[in-house]
Amino acid sequence: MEKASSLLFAGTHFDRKRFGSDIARFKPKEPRPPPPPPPPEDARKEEAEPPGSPEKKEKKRKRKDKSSASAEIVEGFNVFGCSGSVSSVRNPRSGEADGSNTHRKELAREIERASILRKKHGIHISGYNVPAPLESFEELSSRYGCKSKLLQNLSGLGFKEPTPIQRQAIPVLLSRQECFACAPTGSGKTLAFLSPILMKIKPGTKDGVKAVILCPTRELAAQTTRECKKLAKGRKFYIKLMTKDLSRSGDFEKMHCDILVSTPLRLDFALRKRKLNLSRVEYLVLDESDKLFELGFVEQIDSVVKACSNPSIIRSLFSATLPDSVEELARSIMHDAVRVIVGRKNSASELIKQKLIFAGSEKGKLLALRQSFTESLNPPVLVFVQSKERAKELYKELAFDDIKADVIHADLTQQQREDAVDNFRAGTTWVLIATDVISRGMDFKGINCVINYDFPESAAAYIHRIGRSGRAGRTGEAITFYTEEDKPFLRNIANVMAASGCEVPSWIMALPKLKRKKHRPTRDSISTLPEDNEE
Ligand SMILES: Nc1ncnc2c1ncn2[C@@H]1O[C@H](COP(=O)(O)OP(=O)(O)OP(=O)(O)O)[C@@H](O)[C@H]1O
Repeated sequence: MEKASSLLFAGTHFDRKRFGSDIARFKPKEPRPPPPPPPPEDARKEEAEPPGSPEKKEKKRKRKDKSSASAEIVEGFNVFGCSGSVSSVRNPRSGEADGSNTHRKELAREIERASILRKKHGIHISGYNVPAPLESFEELSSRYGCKSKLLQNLSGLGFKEPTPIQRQAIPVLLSRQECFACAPTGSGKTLAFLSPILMKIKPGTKDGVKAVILCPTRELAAQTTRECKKLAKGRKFYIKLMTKDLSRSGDFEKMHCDILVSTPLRLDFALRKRKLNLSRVEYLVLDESDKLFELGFVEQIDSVVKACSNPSIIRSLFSATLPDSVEELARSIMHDAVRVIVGRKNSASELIKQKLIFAGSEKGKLLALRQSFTESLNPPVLVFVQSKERAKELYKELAFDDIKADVIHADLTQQQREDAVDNFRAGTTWVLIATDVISRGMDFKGINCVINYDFPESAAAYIHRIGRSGRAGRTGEAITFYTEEDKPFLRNIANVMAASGCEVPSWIMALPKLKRKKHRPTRDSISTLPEDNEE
């Protein structure tokens, strides 16, 4: 991770002369200057919300009110490297002459309202000047002057009220603050980063890309582009997906593009070979950020971060899993970012009923899968295996059965991958066998069950895989097979299960903690043929 950190850090280069004043803002140990005079609802400082009793918080708040009587000093802490003393941070309005009691009382009431709303929706924040969460989508218009088209589109999509991550992350990004957001799978993070972009950037100005969204897979990039187009319906945004053809032969100087959605590999390629100019980008989103910060991606991410050289760019990181190492790394590229966590960090959606099944051996797993399909096949079902070879093997086995199964993995052509996803979405395919290529971000409506045929390689992989079900308020089921070989790694998964309220046998919780987090064993091939026939 150290290598990654230095690379990413090295990726931010500015024209020092031209942007001297901006560079001064980015110097370590100095807080970012307060945002421009905020509208009333933005003009408050929020305190971090560690778990604690309401009484304690009430006392703390009262103490705070008392101590802030003259200067409206507000507590808070900044997870991203701002070393300014909390007590020296003042509300922008503190210098105002009135200092009236009414004004202070109103401010205190606003803070309390925001706090209650956050508590109700399990929102935890840290950072300075964190705006109040949204009570409704209508506030996008009353507080932020949102165009009616977006509201119409939200309503057309059937979205009646914001999800918790949308309530908090949208106002943060609209206040031009960087944001690090972690919320459960299927909780609407996509809309949380798309709406501020659609509200803040001007459509169709023809002077370059204004927003870049990076996703770890092509499927997710395509899905995000589709979602973005749905939300932008009726407005003249140029929204582009970076396809292979576009990255290889696009004429970016002539192309109109406001919002660009891409995988890191394709965007990096276009930057190097096609002279794509990203210097006017105002919003950079790293979706599934922990995946993007893994070493395989880091050089490409670095190149994108470097190319997005606009000093007032707003970067945001979104994911359902947020390892400490990624938080640390993020600190090196973000400025006074607000951290928004919904629920418990790194936990699975509570809407998913999770089960562990001991299958003994590889053959046992195939029998168990067939048995579960015979007893009750409730499509659509997503089955995860650990490699493309195993995906092909399992597909061959199930092809003999009377099940409408299909397979998706990295060896297929782009068209085959798209067809597999489309057929599954349309219900033509009942069972989709997949590698982790679709474990992140993919939003298939109403998946009833996720089966981890092969034990996931980490707790994060588990959370994302099972998160393909139990989305947008619906319930789902997740079954994880394990063999003798997987037993030592059970506890990692069991911890996630227990944290989301599932029952876990006590012997699993008593297993020793393992230092090694990744588990990807060599497994016997998937076949029901008797062993002596296998040659
Ligand atoms: N406010 C809302 N009300 C109802 N449904 C919503 C709302 N916002 C988003 N959704 C729906 O919720 C589903 C999940 O949203 P999304 O794909 O953004 O989840 P996510 O948090 O990004 O999940 P993941 O971590 O798996 O990427 C989508 O089908 C989306 O249309």
